[in-house]
Amino acid sequence: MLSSKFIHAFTRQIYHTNLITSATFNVIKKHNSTHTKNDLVLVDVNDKTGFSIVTLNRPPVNSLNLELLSAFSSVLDDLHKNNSRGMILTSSSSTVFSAGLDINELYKPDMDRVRKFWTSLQDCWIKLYGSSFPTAAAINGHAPAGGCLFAMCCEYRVMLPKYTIGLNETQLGIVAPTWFMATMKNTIPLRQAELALTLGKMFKTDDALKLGLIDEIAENKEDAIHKCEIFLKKYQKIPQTARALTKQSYRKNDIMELENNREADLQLFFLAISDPRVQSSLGKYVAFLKLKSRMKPILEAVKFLKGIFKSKKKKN
Ligand SMILES: CCCCC/C=C\CCC/C=C/CC(=O)SCCNC(=O)CCNC(=O)[C@H](O)C(C)(C)COP(=O)(O)OP(=O)(O)OC[C@H]1O[C@@H](n2cnc3c(N)ncnc32)[C@H](O)[C@@H]1OP(=O)(O)O
Repeated sequence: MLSSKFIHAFTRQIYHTNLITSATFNVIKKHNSTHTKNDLVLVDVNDKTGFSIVTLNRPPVNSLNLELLSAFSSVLDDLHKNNSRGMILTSSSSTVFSAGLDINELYKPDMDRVRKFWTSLQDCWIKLYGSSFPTAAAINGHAPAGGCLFAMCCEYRVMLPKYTIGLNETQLGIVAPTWFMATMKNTIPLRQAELALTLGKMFKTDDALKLGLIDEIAENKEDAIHKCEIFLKKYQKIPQTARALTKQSYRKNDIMELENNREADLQLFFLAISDPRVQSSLGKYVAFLKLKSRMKPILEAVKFLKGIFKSKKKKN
């Protein structure tokens, strides 16, 4: 049963957005696209559909640091205030949707900054998962961990072939927070979620579709955005308040759980990242990522040479 407090709060929130004058919305419409500080998040509003394409833009891999999360959080506020008709979340990278949390925020952290960082991540999750406007993700690249989380917060996911998606935290020797788990439980069947979480499994696009972790596969980014638009358009015939309240009621327990325990969640996070074993795992992971990145030209050269040998063998 929904508590009357909850209904009242959300109804007020939704009525509030509906009653907002079109003045602020026009500002966005007029300019058609808005960029946040440092252009870490780009927003383009389609004049015809009213849908906003929100692009994560922190090269090379859209790892979520404090600045990117703060920018995303204020974009979500703007969309809410402007009574957005729908949001499509995507990435400016051609191969990565988001690499998840920036490991540098977690490894040997500055405690003041990491408090802001985690609080900002909580803000983004609450605002995205509980948004009154409909959301879809055009996953145009890999989406590990926090990248998968943001995609799962959306109501619909379209992904490009041959990439990977999943909550891989256990592979890094860390535990996904309960609200990460709750988001996965809301997306795929319970038993599959338990297996995926404990194994820290990353799914290839085809397998993600079979599992229901994504809803469709697209040929390219434009196609993915088009498919997201088709999904969002389905809501145009549904009364806005009924749709928003239904979504928020569905997700209410997960959201309230974090809303009511934000400080405890922060303390748990502090405890986890202060654990020397967690720091050691993170240190090794940072070193592995750096090594992998440096080895790339060598691996590509080996691949290239292998290709030449293969074609020579075929000719002979
Ligand atoms: C119950 C108690 C509560 C517990 C709380 C405890 C802990 C809290 C945290 C829990 C939650 C964590 C969620 C996360 O999101 S953790 C992050 C997990 N992310 C990953 O594992 C992804 C790692 N990255 C990759 O797999 C690949 O980079 C890729 C995304 C597949 C892209 O591959 P590719 O295109 O080949 O790019 P490179 O690998 O060469 O990377 C380029 C560049 O970017 C750096 N980098 C990559 N990922 C990250 C990252 N997540 N953070 C920071 N930096 C990253 C990489 O090091 C390269 O940099 P250099 O070129 O400078 O070496």
